[in-house]
Amino acid sequence: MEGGESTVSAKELEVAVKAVHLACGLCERVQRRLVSSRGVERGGTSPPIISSKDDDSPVTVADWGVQAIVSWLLSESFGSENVSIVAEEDVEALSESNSRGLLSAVVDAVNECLADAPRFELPKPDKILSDLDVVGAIKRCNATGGPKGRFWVLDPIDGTLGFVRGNQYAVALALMVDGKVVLGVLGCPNYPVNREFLSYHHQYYNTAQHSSTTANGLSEKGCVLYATRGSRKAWMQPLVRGENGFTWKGDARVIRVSSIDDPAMATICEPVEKANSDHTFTAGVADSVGLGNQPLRVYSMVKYAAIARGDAEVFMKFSRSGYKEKIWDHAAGVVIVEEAGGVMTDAGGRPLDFSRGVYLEGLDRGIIACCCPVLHEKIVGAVYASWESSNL
Ligand SMILES: Nc1ncnc2c1ncn2[C@@H]1O[C@H](COP(=O)(O)O)[C@@H](OP(=O)(O)O)[C@H]1O
Ligand SMILES: [Mg+2]
Repeated sequence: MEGGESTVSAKELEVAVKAVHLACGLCERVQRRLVSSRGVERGGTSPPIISSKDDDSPVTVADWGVQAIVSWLLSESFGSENVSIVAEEDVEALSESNSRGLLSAVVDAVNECLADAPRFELPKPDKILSDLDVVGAIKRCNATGGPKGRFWVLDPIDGTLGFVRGNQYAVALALMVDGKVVLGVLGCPNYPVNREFLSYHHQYYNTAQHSSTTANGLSEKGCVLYATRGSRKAWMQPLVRGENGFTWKGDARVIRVSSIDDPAMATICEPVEKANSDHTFTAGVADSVGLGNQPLRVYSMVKYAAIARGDAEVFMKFSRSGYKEKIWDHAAGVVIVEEAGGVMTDAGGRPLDFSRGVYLEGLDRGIIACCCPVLHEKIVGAVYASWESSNL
């Protein structure tokens, strides 16, 4: 496969990219059911798809399903004793006595998805996985990160809110070695392959609905991006939809950040949810450096895909004070953005530190990613200048 380099083995790269492709298939099936069965479910006829976590954020059959298949595939491919995974979901809610329906929906989704594994030259279970197998695979993702060793970092569905709204979301898998992210893979099943399909000035879900398939079978939406540390290249593969779900073509093309360094021509992208990033503050920063365009608001790490691919020039995220960013929300994105030629730091201009457990400890105020050092320096300077007068 294209894009490998020494810290990451060719097999690690291949399994990671293919596992994310396969996972995108699971997500797409669940999202379709979710969107089409809305309303019917209240009558109690469909299996449950969504639950909620302690913080009231949603978690779905697809979050657990993706975590289970990625964990199972990595263990099968490399041996479970060699695989450590830090991942977002735990099994508590799934193991409650009133969650039988949810668990069986997860197990069904996992088995249906793994049946497609041979199409990607990935291992397939000899027999249908049981509830215990699936719960075991999810539970095995219990690593806690840190400065030493080799471990995977997985956000099975980043942007679950976008996912349940039929909108953008990402499957994000990264590999870390001794505290550094060395491989990032981002699956973006609803992200248009061609930038002509992007509509900057409209609500983003408009693009999620544009999903026709062309005569050569290439869908206009859906891609997997990946990069290995030090390769100075990032790659994109379109998701190819066949009759029975995604098929593997392996075609990848190099992607590159935008060459725009004039703020007047630049577009910022940021979270859709005001609760996740202060839109007023970012608008003030954008204004003070003379950024001319409307912001592109997108759920999930698809924003990093947008920067890496040159669809937007600046990413900013400023969470409310007290919120601690988690490594799985940024690990895959950072290596893809940087290898595509971008710059990514905290608001003080320092590299993000992935080596201190599950949180990005020591993060200075917020996260900034830019296509070039010129814009990055201007944004960091503008944040510095406007911080004191902000309420953050
Ligand atoms: N109060 C908060 N402030 C900042 N980020 C938050 C947040 N609550 C949740 N998030 C994170 O923001 C992610 C979604 O990003 P975005 O807002 O860019 O779409 C969530 O990922 P999950 O959907 O995987 O939980 C979650 O990790
Ligand atoms: Mg997330």
